[in-house]
Amino acid sequence: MGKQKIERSFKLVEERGQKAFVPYIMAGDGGLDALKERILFLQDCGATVIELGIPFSDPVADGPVIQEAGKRALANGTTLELVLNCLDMMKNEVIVPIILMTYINPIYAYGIKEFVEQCNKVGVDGLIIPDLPFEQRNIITSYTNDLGIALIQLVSITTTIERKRKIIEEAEGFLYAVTVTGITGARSSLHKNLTPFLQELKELSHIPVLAGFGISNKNQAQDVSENCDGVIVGSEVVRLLHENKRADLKELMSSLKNVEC
Ligand SMILES: O=P(O)(O)OC[C@@H](O)[C@@H](O)c1c[nH]c2ccccc12
Repeated sequence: MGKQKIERSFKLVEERGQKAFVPYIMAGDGGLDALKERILFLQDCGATVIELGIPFSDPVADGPVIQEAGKRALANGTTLELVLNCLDMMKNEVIVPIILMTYINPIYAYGIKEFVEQCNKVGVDGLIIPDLPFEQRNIITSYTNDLGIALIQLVSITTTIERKRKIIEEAEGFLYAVTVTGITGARSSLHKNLTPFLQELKELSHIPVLAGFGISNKNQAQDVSENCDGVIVGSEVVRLLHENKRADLKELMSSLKNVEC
C-alpha cells in the first residue's frame, strides 16, 4: 500500500530495463461507469502508476483538453465522494498504484482528515495537489505520513536550486519534473533547457524522476525519458480515450518498453 507500492512498481520497471509510463485520466470523463474499465485497460497496457484527476471548476494548471474533460465529468455529476466510492468498489482488481490529482479546494470541502482516511481505505497510494504550496504541505502530511500515502512533489524548470534541494529532501514516491512553463497540454517542441534540468534532478534525487507536461507522442516520450526515469502523459491520453482510439493509446504506452537505460 501507499509509498511502498509506488516504489515497488518503479523498481520492477527498472529491473526490466524499461522506463516508467504514467498516464493521467480524468475521473468521470465518459461517465463514472467507465472508470473501472479505463483503469483496468491502462493497467493491462502496462501503466507504472495511474494519475487520476478529480474534476474541479477552477483548474488553474490545466490546459484546454483536460479542462474540457473536467467539464464533461462535472456535467455528468462526478464528485470527489463518488470517485472515492468507485475506487472502493474496484480495489480488489486494481493492482497498479493509483495517485489522485486534485486541487486543494475539493479536499477542504470534503474535510482533510476524512479525505485522507477515505483515500487510505479505498486504496489510493499517493496524492498530487498542484496548488498546495510546499510550505503548507503539513496540512496534508500530518495525516498522510502515518498512513504511508505519498505526497508527490512538483519541481519546475524555473525552480531555484535551493528550493529544488529542499523539495527533493522531502519528496516521496517519485519527483514530478514539470517540463514547461505554463499549463498542461501538447507542445510541438519542449523547453530548450530540458536536458540539463532533468540531469540535475537525477543527480539530486533519491527517488525516480518523471517528466510531465507537453509530452504527446512516442518520440517525445523516448527523448525525454533518456534523461530521467519515465514520463507522465495527460492531455494526449485523455484525448485518445475520449475519441475511443484504444489502439493508438496502447501503441503510445508501449513506446517506453524498448528504451535502453
Ligand atoms: O497534459 P500533459 O501536458 O500531458 O501533462 C500531464 C498532466 O496532464 C497531468 O499530470 C496533470 C493534469 N492536471 C495537472 C495539474 C497539475 C499538475 C499535473 C497535472
